[in-house]
Amino acid sequence: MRVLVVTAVAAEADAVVAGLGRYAASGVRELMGGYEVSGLAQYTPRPGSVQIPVVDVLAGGVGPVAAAVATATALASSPYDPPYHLVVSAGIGGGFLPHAPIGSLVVADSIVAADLGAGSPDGYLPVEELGFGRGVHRPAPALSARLAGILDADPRLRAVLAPVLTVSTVTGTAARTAELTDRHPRAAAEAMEGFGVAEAAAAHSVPCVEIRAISNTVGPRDRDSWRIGPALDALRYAFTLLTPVFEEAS
Ligand SMILES: O=C(O)c1cccc(C(=O)CC[C@H]2O[C@@H](n3cnc4c(=O)[nH]cnc43)[C@H](O)[C@@H]2O)c1
Repeated sequence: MRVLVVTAVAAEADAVVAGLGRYAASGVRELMGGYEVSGLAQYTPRPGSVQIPVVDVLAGGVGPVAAAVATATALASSPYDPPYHLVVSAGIGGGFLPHAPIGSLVVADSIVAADLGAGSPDGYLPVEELGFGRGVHRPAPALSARLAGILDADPRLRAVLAPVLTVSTVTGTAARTAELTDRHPRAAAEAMEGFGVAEAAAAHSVPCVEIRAISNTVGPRDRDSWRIGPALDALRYAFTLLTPVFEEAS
């Protein structure tokens, strides 16, 4: 199985590679020009597994556009058919309370473009109501549930399966938080890349999932309260647990 993990920044990619690296040597290699490739982890299969999963980890930049461009380029550059069997959008994110406190993990049951639409005197109009394409990707339910179940079963982690919002602007006011939670009451996290990664994956007919480790609470901006280190630790640890899924899907 070939898996492409797309993060925003190198620190997130390094955390993913460190988690995957438990299984085998990892090293840095160039995947393509122009994008920072943090690492390539190649696994030793568990006894009984027939295929060796290969996971490429790509730091594709911040925001949905950078993420979509990086993901689409990686998929188009792959010499294989299909280019990958699974794309994972991964990184830190903001958590909506009470669903996702700092240090917890959120696996997306839907990946929602939360600001792709139009404002109106009657409220926000999502892109579907405008008649232009889609604003939601729904990962394969069984796969997302399995990932969330594995993570939440570990005594060191807390994980939920819930919508993850993709925004171009980090939420920084109580009013914007209330607007988002009114529109998406089940949303547990917001981040800035998932929908872009999912759009690129869909264009190549590759399944996509999103996993976020919560570094901060969505609300009035308070950058000092962000706990990036613990979130990166949770992300790293999560990826030590997920390799059996990649192997089983081989
Ligand atoms: O400063 C650092 O050391 C550092 C290390 C790792 C990551 C970062 C980032 O700033 C990553 C930006 C990335 O994080 C996502 N994110 C995190 N919290 C939120 C949020 O509340 N709302 C939206 N996005 C959030 C987002 O996906 C960014 O791309 C810094």
